[in-house]
This record gives sequence, structure tokens and C-alpha cells, in this order.
Amino acid sequence: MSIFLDAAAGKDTRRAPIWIMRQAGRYLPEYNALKERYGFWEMCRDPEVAAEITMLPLRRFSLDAAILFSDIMTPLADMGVEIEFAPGPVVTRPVRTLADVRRLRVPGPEGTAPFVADAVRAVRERCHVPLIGFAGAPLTLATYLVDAGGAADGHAGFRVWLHAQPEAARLLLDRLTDVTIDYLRTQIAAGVQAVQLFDSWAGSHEPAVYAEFGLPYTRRVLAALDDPAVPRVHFAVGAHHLLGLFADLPAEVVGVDWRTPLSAARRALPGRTLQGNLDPAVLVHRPEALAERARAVLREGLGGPHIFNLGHGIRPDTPVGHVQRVIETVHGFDRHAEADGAGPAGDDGKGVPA
Ligand SMILES: Cc1c2[nH]c(c1CCC(=O)O)Cc1[nH]c(c(CCC(=O)O)c1C)Cc1[nH]c(c(CCC(=O)O)c1C)Cc1[nH]c(c(C)c1CCC(=O)O)C2
Repeated sequence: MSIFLDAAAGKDTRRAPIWIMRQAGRYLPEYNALKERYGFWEMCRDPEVAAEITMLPLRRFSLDAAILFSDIMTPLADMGVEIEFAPGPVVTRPVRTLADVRRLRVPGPEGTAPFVADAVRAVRERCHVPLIGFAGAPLTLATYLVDAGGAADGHAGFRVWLHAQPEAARLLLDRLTDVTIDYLRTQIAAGVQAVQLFDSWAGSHEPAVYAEFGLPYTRRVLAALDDPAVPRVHFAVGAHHLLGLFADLPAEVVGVDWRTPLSAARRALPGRTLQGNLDPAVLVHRPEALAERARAVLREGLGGPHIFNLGHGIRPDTPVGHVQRVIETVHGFDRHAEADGAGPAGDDGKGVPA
């Protein structure tokens, strides 16, 4: 059994399992060396290369889960969308009109990024910890299709479009939902042992808009993946104001970004396994402060099942030694002892006998 799957299944494990969002990426020198030889799409589409990149962080660190090397944009290519990375995704011809949406194909389970299934099988042959598959939530994928470059202003262009073209928006979100379900089912059939849905831009919206254009589609994706052996992680960024809406999502695990204290998420989602949420910025400098910051997150995570992670993807300028330090801190933290003897906030992290 695995400590990651135990915690995902709702077990209050003695040690928090740890994996790191974007752990197979640009902070790793061996990843950057591979990039000298391959383009990003080439790496995603070659199952052997994608499997090898998935394994890179596991070879360096004692992590409790692997995440498949791919991208949230991967399944969109089979819908007929042309995407470049610069380094974030840029859609060459944005989707704007109902006719644009109607032109998008829903390729079906066999036609949606079939190479990903081969990559999953290749990872499973060599990986000793659970493999997490993933996809982008329909709302976040739609954001990139309509308004790739607009992150700086909270995707105002996309928010305007939702109100200007609600019919096109609903059709687009429906098609993305169908494709995402096929894509995740393909990953599960090939052997991923958990799935995470990334809703990176959910936080740009007010609750009423998210309730109309985000939640129903995310719910439909999660509900379609009802294999009890494969836990579902829902992760929305900047979504403190939406926590209450997540309460009835069919997800075993809720990811929390660095801005929301885990204790606040715990109150909004009692009994749920929480995942997160050390600020990725903390890992870049001052390694002497890292252990204490990581322990503060671990203490916030007490009181229910917790999977340690960052509050968003690891930054490319993170020194690899700092990752090792965080992992050692998580390994050394006995959650049961801390919960029994929890000292006042701001203590030395070792706990005080009751
Ligand atoms: C929004 C989003 C994207 N992609 C992803 C999200 C959701 C998580 C989040 O909010 O950060 C998810 C993602 N992207 C990638 C992975 C697999 C690897 C892993 O997590 O370890 C995962 C899970 C590889 C990648 N995807 C991308 C790279 C970098 C490509 C390069 O080498 O230049 C990698 C390793 C490109 C990409 N793709 C995307 C962006 C914003 C970028 C820019 C660069 C970056 O943030 O790393 C879209």
C-alpha cells in the first residue's frame, strides 16, 4: 500500500505524504538538458521520453507519488487547436465565435492523445510509487483557448467573453468536458492510480460566475471518474472565495493554494483530505528558513488527512537542494505526536506534551 493513496483515501497518516506540483520540470538540470534535444511537444508525444522525464524527480528525491509528464493543453491538439509554448501555452487561432467552437472536434476516447496511454504504461513499468494522471478543468482550458495572454488582468478578456457569448461559452465548456472525460478515462485505463484536475484560473471569477461556468463542468468530469480505487484531486488556484462551492464536488482530495491557510480549508471542507500548500516562493532563497515554513504548513494540516505539496507549481529558479530540505522536514514530522501535544502557534514545531 502507499502512504499517498492512504491519505487520499481519508487516512490521517502519521507522516504526511509529499509530492510537488510541476516536479518534473524546469528547475531540474537534467530536464533542461533534455530540452536541448527535444521540443516540448516532442517530449510529451514520445512515450519513452515522457516516461523518463516523469521519473527524473523520483531518481533524485524520496517522493510519495509521480505525476505524468505532459501538459493540460495536450488533449486540445486532437480537437484541431494549434498550440505553441512561449513558455506558456499560446493558441495560434483563438476561439471566439460559435462557429469557432463548432469547428472543434471531440475525437472520442481512442483519438484523444493516445500516446499518453503508452507513456502511462511505460512509467508503471519502472515506478515504485503511485502515478498521478491529470487534466485541466474545462474553465481553465477555455481560458487558454479564448484569451491565452490575458493572465495579468485576471483574464478580463475571457470574463468579458463569457458574458458576451454565453451560448458559445456553454458549448465550448461542454465539448471540453467531453474531451477531458475521455482523456482521463484513457489515463485510468492505462494505469494511473490517482487523477488531478487543475483549475488554475478558477480564482479569476466571482462565485456566481464560477457556479455557472466552472462548477457544473468540473463536477461532470469528476463524477464520470467513479472508480473507487482511483482518488480524484481537485485543485483550484486563488479560490478562497469559492471553497464553500467545492464542498459537494465528488473529489476525495482538495488542493489548496498558498494563500488559503489549510485550517480555513479544513473548516470549509471537514473530513476531506487536503493537499498543499507551501508557497513556492519560499523555496527559492534562504534555505535556513525553509524547515520552519514547511513545519508551519504541516501544523496547519493537522486535524485531518493531509498530503504535503506546494501551494502551486515549483518555480524554475528553485535550487534542487532546497527541495531535498523540504522533503526531509516532511519526513521528520510526526503528525500523531504533534496532534497529541500541539503547542501554541509559533512554537518550535516539536510539540509540547499536553
Ligand atoms: C496552467 C497549467 C499549464 N500546465 C499545467 C498547468 C496547471 C498547473 C499550474 O497552474 O501551474 C500543468 C502541467 N504542465 C506540465 C505538467 C507535468 C509535469 C509536472 O507537473 O511535473 C503539469 C501537471 C509540464 C510543463 N508544461 C510546460 C512546461 C515548461 C516547458 C518548458 O520546458 O519550457 C512543463 C515542464 C509549459 C506550460 N504549460 C502551461 C504553462 C503556464 C506553461 C509555462 C511554463 C511553466 O509554467 O512551466 C499550462
